[in-house]
Amino acid sequence: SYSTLLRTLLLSSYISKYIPQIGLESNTQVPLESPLVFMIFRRSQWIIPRHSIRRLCLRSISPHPTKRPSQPQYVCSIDAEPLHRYRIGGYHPVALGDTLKDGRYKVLHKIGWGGYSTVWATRDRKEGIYVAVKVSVAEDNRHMESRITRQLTSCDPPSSHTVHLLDAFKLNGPNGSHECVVYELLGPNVQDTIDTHFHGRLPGKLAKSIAKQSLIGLDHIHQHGIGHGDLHTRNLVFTLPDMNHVPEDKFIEMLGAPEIGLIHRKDGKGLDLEPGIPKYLVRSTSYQPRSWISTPSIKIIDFGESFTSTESPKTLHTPLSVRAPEVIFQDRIDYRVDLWSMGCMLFELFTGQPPFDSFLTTPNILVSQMRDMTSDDLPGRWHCMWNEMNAGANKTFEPGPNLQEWLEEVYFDGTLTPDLTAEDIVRLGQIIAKLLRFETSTRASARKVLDDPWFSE
Ligand SMILES: Nc1ncnc2c1ncn2[C@@H]1O[C@H](COP(=O)(O)OP(=O)(O)OP(=O)(O)O)[C@@H](O)[C@H]1O
Repeated sequence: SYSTLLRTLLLSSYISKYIPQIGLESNTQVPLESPLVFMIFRRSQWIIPRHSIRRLCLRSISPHPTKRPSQPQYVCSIDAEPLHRYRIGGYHPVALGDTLKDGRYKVLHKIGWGGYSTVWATRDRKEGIYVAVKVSVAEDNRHMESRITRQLTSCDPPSSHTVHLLDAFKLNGPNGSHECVVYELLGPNVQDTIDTHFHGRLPGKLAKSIAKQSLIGLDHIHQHGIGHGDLHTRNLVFTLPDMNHVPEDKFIEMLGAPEIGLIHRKDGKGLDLEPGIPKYLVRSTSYQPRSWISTPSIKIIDFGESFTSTESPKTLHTPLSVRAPEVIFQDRIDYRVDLWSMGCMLFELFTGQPPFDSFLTTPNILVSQMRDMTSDDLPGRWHCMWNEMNAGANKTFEPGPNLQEWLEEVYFDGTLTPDLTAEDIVRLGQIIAKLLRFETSTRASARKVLDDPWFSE
């Protein structure tokens, strides 16, 4: 599992390296949940390649799919969606050149995948345009996305910063019945762009522009009584210039020739695959060249966890690093979970890393970080659960930095050259502090944050 892999990585590379430095014997046994481990990791400034950790942490894997009895194990050399999720209730096996919805959408390239879907660049042969088709896992609860994006797309005027829905249909396959949503074709997500093109963090001006646009998009979503529920930097996507006039072969060339890896059985029976397993995986396009960055425009995508004010969910699968505390404390959830996530996302857009650790963390460590960072009191109704979380935990844990200290440390003390001033970082800290509040009623709205003069400077 991811956690075993990450624990092993941590054990081998960090503990041995740091234990002597803090004056302990090199064979000291340290429990993985210990604040010491947390401190070592936090101070280590992400020595493990950050993007690989973040990729693992930012994808919520649905717990639902059913395993076929005695399903053989498969391997593939391409880094893409997890193969074991090609099973009943999981992903649909899509191949390049397939046509969907009675021949209307022709699959040309892969543009992404998530815990709940694979996403494909296709040609809409009826309209003569390129579109993105998101093929969801075959679960019954995937219908909210098209409902909510239809509502957002049909409002007048539609938002320039939320993805536009074009069509929706069902696809029946060997793994079940899949909701498919057809969207305007967008470009790379912000997270992948930081990893691929910016070596760690965005230039300040670009970060500010993306922050402002995502706040406008979020305000629009909230004005329509909708909570997004899964706001993070992989769900902010750059728009692309219009490519509809470009012929198919040229279009594929622009996305980069698809790289595929054949799938093999681990038991030595070669390519004898079960139904429901694709013949190959396709690596997602890495979008060369980077023309979209000169006039950056972004949109919010992925409404798979979204909800309306009348249908509050019991829980959310937002990545831990941006998950609102009321979700952790199983309190009432409403659209204001997005304001917390927005606070975390603003921190990450400017510094390149989220304010809270999402990996090798436990709920009590995460909540401790939230308390240090927000300098806010936990609401009384959470105290009982907080005490339960802490039962048996090591109480000698030193308090961590507050939000402003951590923001400045991450921004100025790393290896990257700062291009924002100390004054900018103070103003940014003040804005984030208005969002990272435990009581939802005290969080600033997206509109209020946007009104801060710093966004117009
Ligand atoms: N309209 C689009 N145009 C271009 N790329 C897209 C589009 N929609 C999604 N993508 C890409 O596909 C990836 C996965 O999409 P999405 O986040 O909607 O899937 P998911 O299965 O709901 O993911 P998660 O695990 O985050 O819930 C995105 O990070 C993005 O890079």
